Amino acid sequence: MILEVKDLRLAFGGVRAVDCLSFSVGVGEIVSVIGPNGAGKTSAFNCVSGFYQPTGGTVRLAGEDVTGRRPSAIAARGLARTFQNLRLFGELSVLDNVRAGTHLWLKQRAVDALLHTPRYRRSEREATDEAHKWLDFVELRGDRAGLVRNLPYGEQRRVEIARALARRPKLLLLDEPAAGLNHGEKAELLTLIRRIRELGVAIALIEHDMGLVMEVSERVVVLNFGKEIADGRPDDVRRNPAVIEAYLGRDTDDDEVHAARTELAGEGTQHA
Ligand SMILES: Nc1ncnc2c1ncn2[C@@H]1O[C@H](COP(=O)(O)OP(=O)(O)OP(=O)(O)O)[C@@H](O)[C@H]1O
Repeated sequence: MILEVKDLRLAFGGVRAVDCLSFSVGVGEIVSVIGPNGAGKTSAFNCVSGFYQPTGGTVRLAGEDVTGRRPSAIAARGLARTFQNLRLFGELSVLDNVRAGTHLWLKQRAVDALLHTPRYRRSEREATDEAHKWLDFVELRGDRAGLVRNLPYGEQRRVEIARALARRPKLLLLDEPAAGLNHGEKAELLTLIRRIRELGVAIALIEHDMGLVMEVSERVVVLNFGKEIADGRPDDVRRNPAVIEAYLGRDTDDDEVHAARTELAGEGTQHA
């Protein structure tokens, strides 16, 4: 297992955002974490990646207990993530955003940087080559020298994935990577996620687009009110009455949840 989450708990005052959650992600596996709005998905990811201190439970990454460690320490042990709302450096170029990902493993000494030694220039070239490699990998179409904030939204999402890959992770957490993408871009994302897995990188995915989730995942973990209500193969999960009820039982205006309901309820009753 690359990720083992056991009895994870996170409370905000009286709200149990994550309530005794246990799940795992195997080496090279694609696991989706789904659930209605407010189910605790992002809170769980934030605990796993060190952005929140869990109230209880353990997180093990590649066999090592990383519970409550700082995000940088967890990243150094092989975890990279993207965010629901993009967190790129808007005032930096596309290329520099991805180069930033390489600094996790690139060994640079301050004295070399200060004196611009040949060793420093070599490592800078290495960072640039690596950044281009990952921008090629995600098939970025836009201008790499221009400011990242000038790229269309879908392209910015690719840059964020390229930056995460430049960290050379063992596990990649993707938080709603399809949000805001059009139909064609979603299809490309699906292919990209599979190609990332082919590199041997395990993927944990939070996603509301049920079509994408069911297509790409080997396993789906379902949360509702912070608790796990299902963990299984996509076909089993979509037919699970507790899962359908979790989506149907909510009153919401959210279009994505309506779409998820249609997908789950329609397919679920068809196969039941
Ligand atoms: N910083 C916070 N302070 C207080 N409560 C929070 C905070 N973050 C999340 N919560 C609460 O914790 C619960 C879980 O929220 P979370 O954002 O993890 O859910 P989610 O499943 O990721 O939802 P969505 O699909 O809408 O992104 C919700 O009740 C939410 O209101």
